[in-house]
Amino acid sequence: MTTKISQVPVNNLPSGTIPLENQVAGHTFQEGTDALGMLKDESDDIVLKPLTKPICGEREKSFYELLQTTKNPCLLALKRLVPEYRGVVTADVNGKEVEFLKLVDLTHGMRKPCIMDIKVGKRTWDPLATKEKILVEEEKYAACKKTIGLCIPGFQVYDIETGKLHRFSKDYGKKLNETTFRDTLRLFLNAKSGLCRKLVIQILLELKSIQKWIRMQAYYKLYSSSILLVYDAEKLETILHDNKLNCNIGNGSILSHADIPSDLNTSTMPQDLPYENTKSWCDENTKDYEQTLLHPKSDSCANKLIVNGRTDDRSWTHVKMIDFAHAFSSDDDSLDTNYMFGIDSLVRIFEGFLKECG
Ligand SMILES: Nc1ncnc2c1ncn2[C@@H]1O[C@H](COP(=O)(O)OP(=O)(O)OP(=O)(O)O)[C@@H](O)[C@H]1O
Ligand SMILES: O=P(O)(O)O[C@@H]1[C@H](O)[C@H](O)[C@@H](OP(=O)(O)O)[C@H](OP(=O)(O)O)[C@H]1O
Repeated sequence: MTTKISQVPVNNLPSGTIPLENQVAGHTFQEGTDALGMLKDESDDIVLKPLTKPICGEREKSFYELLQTTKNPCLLALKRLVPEYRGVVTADVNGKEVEFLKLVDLTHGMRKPCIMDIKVGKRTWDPLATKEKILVEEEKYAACKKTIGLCIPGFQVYDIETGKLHRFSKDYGKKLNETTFRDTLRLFLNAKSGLCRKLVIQILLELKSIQKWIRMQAYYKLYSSSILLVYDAEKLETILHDNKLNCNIGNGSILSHADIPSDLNTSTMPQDLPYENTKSWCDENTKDYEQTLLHPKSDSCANKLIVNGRTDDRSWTHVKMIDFAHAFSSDDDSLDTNYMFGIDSLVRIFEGFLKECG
């Protein structure tokens, strides 16, 4: 079932950089061609994304540049949901001048990074796409995209039982349907013996922030953009191990029923109010999850760990929006219903997981 994502050794890269070993999707180095993939700065917490296609590259660069300088509250809220941008660098690759975006590496400091790229939206082609491109895009990942507005072009996971790294390419993702998509998320979350409630909540909190932002903005339509889920399997192992020791329950990842948030219903969220009007409502809504995470109601296993002050470090999980090569400024005030459909599905799936954790 595991498919290998080839890592092609490349000569003549900018000094101090190597191909990003942990790249799970997107354009990669191809042997015998000029195709470029992501690079890693060996001495820094930075990944370098080549701006290979002129129009897409310029669009993505403008997107990050705007977030650097904006004072607009809605765009500042977006800035918190994307990897930190550190400008651009131009380098010579195999004799060609290439510009790269410098982005903070979301896996930095992780010993066993588990990474999943989830592309959001039923429609993954932008308004400038040719008929041919539309046809190709409509055919790919069709079962998943049509039903839940999501697809998985790649992921990797360290199995916490064996310690082995498993990598899955787009060929795997293209075979998924709604049910197997969910199963794949479980596989990614190392849920063989049950879902880890803390992991599910941390991811859900971040997904809710993205959902909240997309529901209140009319600045962008994001086509073919992804959400990157990242966590450190080594930290997950420690948490599950501590749970066992503290609670002496056979399965460390299964926690008490008592502290599932009472309001898991996102359907009450206002659909199309402007930013100012939705802000406080959204903050309230997110607070429920925050409270549940930080102050569970019951004397559950999670409580004990949190009281001991050992699990409130959230830096072992990251959820960020990435890939803005097809981020189009809205020319009207309409919402990005395409992205909304996908993120709503993802939030719903994780809310289902959270219910299961009880
Ligand atoms: N900030 C980051 N930190 C760590 N890894 C990253 C980061 N940004 C991107 N990646 C890795 O690079 C991959 C590709 O990123 P991205 O989607 O931006 O590239 P792309 O070539 O434009 O993709 P596509 O082919 O979908 O257009 C991601 O799946 C992830 O593995
Ligand atoms: O998931 P797959 O099958 O790898 O499909 C690719 C994916 O849709 C990329 O987003 C797209 O790059 P763009 O976002 O730049 O369009 C790329 O187009 P490309 O082959 O024209 O580079 C596709 O091949």
